[in-house]
Amino acid sequence: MDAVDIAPKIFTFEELANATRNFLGDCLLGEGGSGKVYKGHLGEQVVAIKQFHPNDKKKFLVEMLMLGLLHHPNIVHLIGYCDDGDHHRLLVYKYMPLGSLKDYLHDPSPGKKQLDWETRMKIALEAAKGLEFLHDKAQPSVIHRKINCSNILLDEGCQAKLSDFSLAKLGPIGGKHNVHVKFEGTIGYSAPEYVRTGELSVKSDIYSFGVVLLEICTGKRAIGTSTDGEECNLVEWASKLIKDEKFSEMADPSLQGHYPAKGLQQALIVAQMCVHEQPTKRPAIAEVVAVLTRIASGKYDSESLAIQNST
Ligand SMILES: Nc1ncnc2c1ncn2[C@@H]1O[C@H](COP(=O)(O)OP(=O)(O)OP(=O)(O)O)[C@@H](O)[C@H]1O
Repeated sequence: MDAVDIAPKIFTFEELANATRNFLGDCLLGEGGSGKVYKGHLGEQVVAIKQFHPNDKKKFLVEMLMLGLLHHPNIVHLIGYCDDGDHHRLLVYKYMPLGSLKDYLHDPSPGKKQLDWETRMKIALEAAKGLEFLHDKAQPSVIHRKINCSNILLDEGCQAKLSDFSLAKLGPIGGKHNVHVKFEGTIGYSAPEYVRTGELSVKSDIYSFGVVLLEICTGKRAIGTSTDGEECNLVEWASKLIKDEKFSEMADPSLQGHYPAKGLQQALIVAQMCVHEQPTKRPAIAEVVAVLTRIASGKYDSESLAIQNST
């Protein structure tokens, strides 16, 4: 793909209204905090079009600028945008035919195939590679701020792509490790120091990634409801069971026991390191990618958890 192909195109509102049959309810793919997302057709190309709420100008601009600059196989591709001044702000993305990881783990439609263990680890690894690009390869680094399973989209072959960059922030520069911002994350996924004081760093994304990895292994929601109606926090539940080494009790029942015990154990331990209370004790994303690469390829040697000793 050359630079001309990846540069976002400018669309008129009429082109995007035509593409979605005037934003017909039948074309609606989902609705998030900043607007509705529709499936559309631009000539032969199938696209997803997000229509931002009129008062979300900043989120629109942040996402447009970030995705205009960030190109990676594990980051959703921005095809173009429409900004006609005051009213219409829309982003056009490559359509992800398999929807989001959340659809698979928590809201499977009838007939949707359950994800097997190998596919779950492939998705976890690819999402981690997208995050590694943001944290370690982008200059300056980018903090995503909204890593959760509805923002991990799945392309053909379950290739994972990070999406929703509306809150993304350029990482600290000048040797600093964190910045202070207003809390605007997702409850259940946000790091405790970010919720408490607005302290944000790449390690806030690592915490959120750890919660996603717990969801991938257990099939449980970040914040769920237990049978007696009590609110159940996945991180707290997992911490107790991991401490007692009750790994097999944590496996998603929909895996029906089809997972490698060692692989599950190591994935859960990595997730547990990511959700460490203290940000400095959480692993760097490159370490997470290295361990998940070994787990995804079925190699469970002692090196796999070398990062455990550094915490
Ligand atoms: N490129 C895409 N291809 C296919 N479906 C998409 C695409 N982008 C978004 N969607 C669908 O639209 C839904 C809404 O997306 P959006 O990013 O606006 O919100 P969200 O992540 O679900 O919620 P929030 O913005 O509150 O975090 C997604 O969950 C997904 O199902």
